[in-house]
Amino acid sequence: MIKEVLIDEPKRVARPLLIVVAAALIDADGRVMVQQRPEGKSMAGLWEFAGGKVEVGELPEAALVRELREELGIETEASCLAPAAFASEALGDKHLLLLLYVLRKWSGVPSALHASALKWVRPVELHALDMPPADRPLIGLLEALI
Ligand SMILES: Nc1nc2c([nH]c(=O)n2[C@H]2C[C@H](O)[C@@H](COP(=O)(O)OP(=O)(O)OP(=O)(O)O)O2)c(=O)[nH]1
Repeated sequence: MIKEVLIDEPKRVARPLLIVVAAALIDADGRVMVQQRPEGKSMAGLWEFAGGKVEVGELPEAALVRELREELGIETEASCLAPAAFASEALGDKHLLLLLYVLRKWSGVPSALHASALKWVRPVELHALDMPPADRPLIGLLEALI
């Protein structure tokens, strides 16, 4: 029985892993920032947490600091990124591992440099937004943390 499980195991990881890091920015009122994916991208129009793919050789937290600078124009440090939750979900021909961090401290004012819009919402309001499938299970986890 144990042998069969071990033999079957590689089949379950046939899709390449796509590691994506994202941040739930939280303001002083406990609201969360989400951004809208622009036209021309996959899942255009859906609301997501700012972030993106981890590049080869990059640490996840360094990737997220970089993505937040590129996408929102804000500065933060790896030590301010608190690991919060993750999602594991098929995405096209890949398997998405989405690592969500909570961020409460940054400098600068977030702007939609890549997204079509940004908004700040109460955690409970996330349930009513159109978000990528991987994000849905993260909402309840985030609500419990904020
Ligand atoms: N940043 C971010 N990406 C997410 C979230 N949920 C989710 O499924 N994703 C997916 C969308 C993308 O396929 C991938 C992030 O890739 P990316 O932000 O670096 O690049 P992209 O939008 O140009 O990706 P793509 O069009 O090539 O799919 O993770 C989320 O909350 N935030």
